[in-house]
Amino acid sequence: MSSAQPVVDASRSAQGTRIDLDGVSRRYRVGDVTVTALEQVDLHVDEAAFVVILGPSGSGKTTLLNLIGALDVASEGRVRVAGQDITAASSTGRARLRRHTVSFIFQSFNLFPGLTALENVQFGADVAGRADAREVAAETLAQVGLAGRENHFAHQLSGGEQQRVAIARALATGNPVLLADEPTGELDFRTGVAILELLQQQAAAGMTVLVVTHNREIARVADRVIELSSGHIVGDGPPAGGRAPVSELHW
Ligand SMILES: Nc1ncnc2c1ncn2[C@@H]1O[C@H](COP(=O)(O)OP(=O)(O)OP(=O)(O)O)[C@@H](O)[C@H]1O
Repeated sequence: MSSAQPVVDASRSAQGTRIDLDGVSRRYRVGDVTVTALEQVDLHVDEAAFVVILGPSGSGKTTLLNLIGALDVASEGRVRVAGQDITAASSTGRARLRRHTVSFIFQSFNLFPGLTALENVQFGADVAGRADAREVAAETLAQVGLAGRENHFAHQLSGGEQQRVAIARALATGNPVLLADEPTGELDFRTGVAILELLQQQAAAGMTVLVVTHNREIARVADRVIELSSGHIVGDGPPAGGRAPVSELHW
């Protein structure tokens, strides 16, 4: 696998990749009950950072990621990504941000089963409107160590390989912000470590990478750890005991 190659399309990152949340709350109304998923959250993330969002189940991690990724809209407060105010944007503006600024990877990979690895990755480049989508897809697959697997379907790949395809699909967009929701949750330890290394390399190459997890061990390799509890930020700083190399992780 090649190491920290810049994959970000420079024309897309001209506005930087800062993330700013000011006084952000998200409430859901379910029947007569209001569920507060996030309450008055202030968060500022610099460019090219590897940030882990840690917290128990129900603490608001996925809600936070969805707000940053313009998949959801705050009930209160302001969310800005790469200089764009998502909260004030129209649905078209939010769709543009999803296409050209952020990309996602998920615990369950979410590959299209009827597409090959190459076609899955090309899909990412196509949605982002890259003219050279097929070439970008082939290059990105090679970058995540999957040259030679272009024509494999998801069911012909291991879990770790499928997650690599999902990462390649995200990277092939050329978008500067990568949002990952429990990306190692379904993987064994060794495979999970390799995926984390790959994500860390993207931050080293200039992306802003946010990884949601409830696995405290993963947080040890981050530049910064944001801890959530019941919708509030209760911790924010470097990992306790300092940043560890991925090779020191155990879980
Ligand atoms: N669409 C929704 N409607 C109602 N309540 C919701 C909705 N989405 C999230 N919630 C509630 O908001 C709170 C935060 O949920 P969220 O999924 O962000 O937590 P999480 O930390 O990601 O949890 P997990 O680790 O289990 O995925 C929970 O109480 C959840 O039930």
